[in-house]
Amino acid sequence: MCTLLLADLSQTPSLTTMQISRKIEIDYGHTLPNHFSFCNQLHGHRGVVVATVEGPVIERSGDSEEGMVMDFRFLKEIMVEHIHNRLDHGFAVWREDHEDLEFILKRNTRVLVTDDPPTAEYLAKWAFNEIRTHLPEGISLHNVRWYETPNNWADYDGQIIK
Ligand SMILES: Nc1nc2c(c(=O)[nH]1)N=C([C@H](O)[C@H](O)COP(=O)(O)OP(=O)(O)OP(=O)(O)O)CN2
Repeated sequence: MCTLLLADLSQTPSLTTMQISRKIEIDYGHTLPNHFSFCNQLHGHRGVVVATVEGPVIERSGDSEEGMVMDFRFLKEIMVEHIHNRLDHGFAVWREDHEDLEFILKRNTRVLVTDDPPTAEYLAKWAFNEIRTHLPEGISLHNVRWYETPNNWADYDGQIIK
């Protein structure tokens, strides 16, 4: 009985779904103007962003991506263009933080104006939405992890509570 079941499964064409992750690092400034402590200062972080994508392992014989969910290189290119190149050596500033926004816009050319305070949570969500729309067909974004410091991070998986 057991042998029969195994034999049947071996006839089924296999399509393996897996997750892969890519990490980039990014230097950025921000401030949380309402924070009770030093996070209300203009300050910077060496952020780390990890994107995890999911999809079937490509089986096309001879394809450059054979055996891969997608080439790490292409995932890196999306993250560099849409995250790193938008914020690296720039400043994330909340649109309601009028005093800092006015100063930063005069001072910096690379400014990410945010709809909410630029916490690790907000930036994880921002990065998720940026990366998601640029992935190839058939690949979905599982999660973005945004490390504000080596010890502090936020995860976003696209869930919205209505
Ligand atoms: N939930 C969140 N809490 C805090 C955030 C945030 O984005 N989400 N951000 C901050 C500050 O911006 C600050 O940079 C973090 O400072 P701190 O907690 O002092 O982090 P450290 O790296 O110094 O902590 P270590 O434990 O020494 O690594 C505050 N809170």
